[in-house]
Amino acid sequence: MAISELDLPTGVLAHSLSNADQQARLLADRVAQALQFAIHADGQASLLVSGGKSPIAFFEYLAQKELDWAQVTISLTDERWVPPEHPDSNEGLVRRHLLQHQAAVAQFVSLYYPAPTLEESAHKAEQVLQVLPKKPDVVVLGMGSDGHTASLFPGSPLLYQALNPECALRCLPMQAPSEPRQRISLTYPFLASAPVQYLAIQGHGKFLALSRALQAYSVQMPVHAFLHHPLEIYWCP
Ligand SMILES: O=C(O)[C@H](O)[C@@H](O)[C@H](O)[C@H](O)COP(=O)(O)O
Repeated sequence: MAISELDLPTGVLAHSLSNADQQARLLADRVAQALQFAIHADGQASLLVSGGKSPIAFFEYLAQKELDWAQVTISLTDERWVPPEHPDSNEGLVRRHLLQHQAAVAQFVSLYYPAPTLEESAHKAEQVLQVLPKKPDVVVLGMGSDGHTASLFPGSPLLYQALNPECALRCLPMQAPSEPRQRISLTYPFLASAPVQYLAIQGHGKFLALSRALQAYSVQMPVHAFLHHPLEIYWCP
């Protein structure tokens, strides 16, 4: 089993790393280079990262990089609708592991806002996300075994809208099949507008899910929508 055996679309690069530590180090190097490039070109940079369980080592390596972090704005590809103190919060994860060391001075844009409903909270997040440029500089995606990425879940009511390349919204409320079910996800067109897009996946189960996603429709396995240039995949067993 090797990622190079997958019949990836032209323009999608894939890297196979021997273990999770190497994957985290290489991803941190690449993200830091891309942020440095953006700072050099524009004086500032924006980075969208995924939550979940696997990115902790990547965050910790990235947080040590020498960069002009004060010029970097960090936000999330998606958030679980829980406050930052909640153990499932992606913001909490980023605050504990990425907004530390050198990266402590980066700006952070939250996707969580207390409101009577998830829809109202997503509306507030949409307004706040306008501080980001039209195209974020760097996006780091993860993927679930069901083919979700960010919080674009198969079967979620607004999935079609979120995957529509013409969707003008930057985020939408989403429903996950497992707790916390209520999520806010950035939309496909906003995430996929980034010139640098990385997908980090670990394990044989996710390798198989990725091979299934290549043959699936985006509404069945939403990661499919991102499988085109300039995506780069970083996989390790
Ligand atoms: O908040 C989340 O759950 C995510 O952002 C989600 O899209 C995540 O990236 C994948 O579920 C993979 O998560 P793991 O890499 O931890 O398996």
